[in-house]
Amino acid sequence: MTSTIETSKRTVRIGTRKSQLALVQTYWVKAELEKHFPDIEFEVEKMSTQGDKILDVPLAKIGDKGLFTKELEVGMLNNSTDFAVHSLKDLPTNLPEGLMLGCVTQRVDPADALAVNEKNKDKTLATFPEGSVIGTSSLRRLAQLRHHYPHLEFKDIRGNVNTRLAKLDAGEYDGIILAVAGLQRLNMSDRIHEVISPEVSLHAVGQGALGIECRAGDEEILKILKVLEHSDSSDRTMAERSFLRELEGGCQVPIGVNTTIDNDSLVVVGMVASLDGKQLLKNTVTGKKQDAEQLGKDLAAKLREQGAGDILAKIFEEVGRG
Ligand SMILES: NCc1[nH]cc(CCC(=O)O)c1CC(=O)O
Repeated sequence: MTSTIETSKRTVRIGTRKSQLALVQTYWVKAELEKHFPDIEFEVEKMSTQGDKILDVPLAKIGDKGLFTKELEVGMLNNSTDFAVHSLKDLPTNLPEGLMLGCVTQRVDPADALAVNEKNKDKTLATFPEGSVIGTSSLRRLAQLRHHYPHLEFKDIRGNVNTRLAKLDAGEYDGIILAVAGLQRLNMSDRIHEVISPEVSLHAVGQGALGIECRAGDEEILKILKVLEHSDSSDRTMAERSFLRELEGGCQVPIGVNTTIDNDSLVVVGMVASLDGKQLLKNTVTGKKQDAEQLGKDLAAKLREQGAGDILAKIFEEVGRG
C-alpha cells in the first residue's frame, strides 16, 4: 500500500485593484515573491475601490483620501488578505490604525509624460498653439503646466490609462499628461511623446514606486516583503511623504517633488502652486538620507515661510475639503 503525504503550502493573499495597471504591478510582485519563496502559495484577490467606481466626477472634487485604497485596507484589517499592492502615489500619507507601509519597491522614472494623438505628432508642450486642449485630472500637473504654458487650455480627464488614451485618440484632447511609469508598465512606452522635465513639472509624491501595505507588526509578512524593499527608493519616498503629510489638509492639492540621492546625501525639491498657476513656490533641502523624514518636514516648514499656507487655504476653499 502506498500513501501520499500532502504537504500543505502556506497561503498568502494579496489584495489589488482590478485596473490593468494595478494587475500588472500586483502580478509582478507575486512573481518576484514566488522566486524567493517557492514554498508559499500567493493568491491574488481583486477588489473594486471607490475611485474605480466614481468615474464621472473630477478627482479633485471627490477629494477624499484613500479613494483607491480603502476597500483593500478593509480586506487586510478583517484578515481576508495579508497585504495590498498600490501605486505608492495613490497611498495616503496617514494610514488607518493597524496598517503600515511594509515595503517600497525600486522606483522607475517618476516623471510625467505628454501623450498626443495622430494629428499632433509634430507638437510638443512648448509648441502647441494657443487654445490647444490638454487633459489632466491632477491639480499638481494643472497648476504647473498653467504656470509654464498659460496659453493652453486644460480639461479634466478621468478613467484608467487605457480609457484616457482612447479619449485622446478620439480627439477630445490635443494631448494628455500621464505618468511615464504607468505607460512603461503597461508596455505602452511608444505613447510617451515627451518626458516632461522637472523644471516644468515636479512629479507626485511616491510616483513611480510601488507601496506594499500590510498589517502593522505582522512580522511574518514583513519578512516576506523585505526582499522587495529598495533602500534608496524607500528613503526618497519617505522624505516626499513626510513633506506632503506636513502640508496637506485632506484634499488633493498642487504639490510636487523631486528627490535625488548621491552617496548618503538626499536632496529634496518641493513645490506648492495656486490652481491658476500664477503663484508657484519652490524650495530645496539637503541632508543625510537617514534623516529623510525630518528633511521632508524641514522642506514643508520652508515653504510655509514662503507663504504656502495661504495658497493651500485658498485651494481648500475653492475645491472643498473633501
Ligand atoms: N492616478 C492614477 C495613477 N496611479 C499611479 C499611476 C502611474 C504609476 C505610478 O505613478 O507609479 C497612475 C496613472 C497616471 O498618473 O498616469
